[in-house]
Amino acid sequence: MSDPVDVDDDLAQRRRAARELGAALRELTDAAVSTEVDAATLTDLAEQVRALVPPLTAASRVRGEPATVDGGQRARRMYNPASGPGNPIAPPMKVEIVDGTAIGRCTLGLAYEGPPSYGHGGISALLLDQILGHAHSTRGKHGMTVKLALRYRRPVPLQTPLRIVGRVERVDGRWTESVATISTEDDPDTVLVEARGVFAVPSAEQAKRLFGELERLVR
Ligand SMILES: CCCCCCCCCCCCCC(=O)SCCNC(=O)CCNC(=O)[C@H](O)C(C)(C)COP(=O)(O)OP(=O)(O)OC[C@H]1O[C@@H](n2cnc3c(N)ncnc32)[C@H](O)[C@@H]1OP(=O)(O)O
Repeated sequence: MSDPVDVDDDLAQRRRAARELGAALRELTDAAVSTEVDAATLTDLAEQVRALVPPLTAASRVRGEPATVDGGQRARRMYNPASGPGNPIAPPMKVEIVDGTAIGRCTLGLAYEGPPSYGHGGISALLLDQILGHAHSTRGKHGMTVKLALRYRRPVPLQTPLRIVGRVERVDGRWTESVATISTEDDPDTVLVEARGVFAVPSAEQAKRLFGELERLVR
């Protein structure tokens, strides 16, 4: 995915690098949860992986500090746990807005396994919460989840391209009520999991209390 043209070269380069590291760590995670190598190899690898931590923490941020790689004007949440390409925890789900509907795509590997060969229910909730958030954001401002109700109709298959779709049903001031579904790309009409969510844009006072200086990033 390309970055906006007005993102400066240094930021674009850092985003590319963060995306690359995220992808490499995802590969590593996938290998780590599917490996069947012996204990000695695992122990040796654990040591090698730990050696990667100090170079990363040589410069790092703490809670309350935005990631510089997220950028200023055209902000991009690079480390979002559902859609951030730089976050190895994220599948990552790629999201686009088509005619006011949020459409997400991703494939879940073995790292997201719940019942054997199917996705963990909490991961479905993560993807649905995220897509509902994007649907809410189509109405102007980012919001926070106030309520999230799920119905798990069928298990979500791993290693299968998924389609996650969310749209706003009702708007009431700073509140929205939206619906979302997960299905497979091959069979988009069969709903595997469905969700209904209420999102709210925090009031100015709430945003200041919750986010302080970071308020501008979430409103
Ligand atoms: C930088 C680039 C970013 C790009 C990313 C974009 C996408 C991001 C995607 C991110 C996705 C991930 C997102 C995340 O992970 S957000 C993380 C998870 N969510 C939270 O942590 C939110 C925690 N909640 C709060 O802090 C407060 O509730 C807030 C501040 C949000 C509102 O606090 P406030 O004090 O204002 O309200 P209330 O809490 O008293 O609750 C009010 C009660 O009233 C009902 N209610 C009232 N009016 C309406 C209405 N019109 N229509 C429908 N319902 C309405 C309401 O349901 C509730 O009902 P009940 O309690 O009686 O049952």
